[in-house]
Amino acid sequence: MTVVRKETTHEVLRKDQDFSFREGFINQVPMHLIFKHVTIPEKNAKIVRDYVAEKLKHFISRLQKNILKAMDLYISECVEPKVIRDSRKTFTCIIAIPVANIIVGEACICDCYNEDLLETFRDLTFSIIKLLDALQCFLDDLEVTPDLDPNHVNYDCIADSIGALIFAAMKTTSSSFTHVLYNLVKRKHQYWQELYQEAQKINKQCNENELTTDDIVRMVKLDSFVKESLRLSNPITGLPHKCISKSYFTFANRYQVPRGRIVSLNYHDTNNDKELQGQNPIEFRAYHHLEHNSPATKLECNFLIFGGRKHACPGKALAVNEIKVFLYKVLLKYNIRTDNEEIGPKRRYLGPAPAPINVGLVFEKRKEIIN
Ligand code: HEM
Repeated sequence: MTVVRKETTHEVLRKDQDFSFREGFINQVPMHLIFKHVTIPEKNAKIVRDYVAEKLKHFISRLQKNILKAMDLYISECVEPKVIRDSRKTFTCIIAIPVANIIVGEACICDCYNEDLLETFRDLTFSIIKLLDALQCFLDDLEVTPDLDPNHVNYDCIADSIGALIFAAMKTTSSSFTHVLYNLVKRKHQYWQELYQEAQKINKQCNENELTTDDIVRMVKLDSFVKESLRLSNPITGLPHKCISKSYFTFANRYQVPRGRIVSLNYHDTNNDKELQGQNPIEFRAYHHLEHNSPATKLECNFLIFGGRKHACPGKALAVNEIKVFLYKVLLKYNIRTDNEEIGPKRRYLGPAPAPINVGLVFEKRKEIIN
């Protein structure tokens, strides 16, 4: 494996005729053996781009309702303090509900919040005719439904595509949310009150009604806090790309890699670089991105969590909105502290991957309203 840094990182992201993330990823996780239809990655990227990202405005109401339902289900009112020991698992369950709602549609999941998501997908083929949402895109695809004949649907392809979408959307969003929340709890004294006040102000402005996408855009401090947390949540190296050049690829700095070589990006280097990040690059600067007018969905050469260029994550807007809405609701509703243990000041790693934080969190219903 080759690890690249700085400008070379962007050569890898830019040269999509020579480097493929899809090929690099299946080297680590053999997705092609699980989801066998070869056109799935293209189809899914297009569906998320055209259907989810383009139409996010229409999903915002559903997103909020489902986040609230999921919070009620897994966190509840917390009139008495509630300790959540396995927060990663809890937040994954919460995130699964709005994600599944958007991907497979209201009709499919409304009555089965307690069921495992995979069961939802197993049941999917039986209720397919009723569904609208992203699923409709498959049904309208002649490769999946030749002649648009409802009796002649390639259910395997649909199930595989949805499985692959869940794979792309779930772990990434839930671990990002968990990371952001732990960051907030760790820096509670510095930021909680300020972010709460911003949330409260927006809540008042929309008369405690549902948020619109514009309201979410106005959560500028929260947005910057989320972006800074995501910036520092990267593994040390990642985003493996396979070299797919004819025989080898020569970088601008004259280094060469042969066809088939896995090339990973050095996130650590990008995050620690003063030229790219400004002074004190490893410090957590919550409002740094706000000062630079750079929202969390904006791709930049110093912010690689969503990849870059043409193949950057098509679900980034959904993910950022979901994380922001969930945090906004949490800020308005609860106080959170750690349960006995502190969250260590230093990030720990398992190999190149960040080690999960396993500190229990105590949720309490927020009593005081501060104007
Ligand atoms: C915080 C959450 C997320 C993170 C950190 C994330 C990150 C990424 C990254 C790094 C890539 C590869 C980009 C590249 O090749 O340069 C990617 C691809 C992708 N993501 Fe996300 N993602 C997130 C959420 C989502 C969500 C919510 C969805 C779906 C609704 C989604 C759907 C996809 C798809 C379909 C691809 C494949 C694109 C392709 O093959 O061209 N992601 N994501």
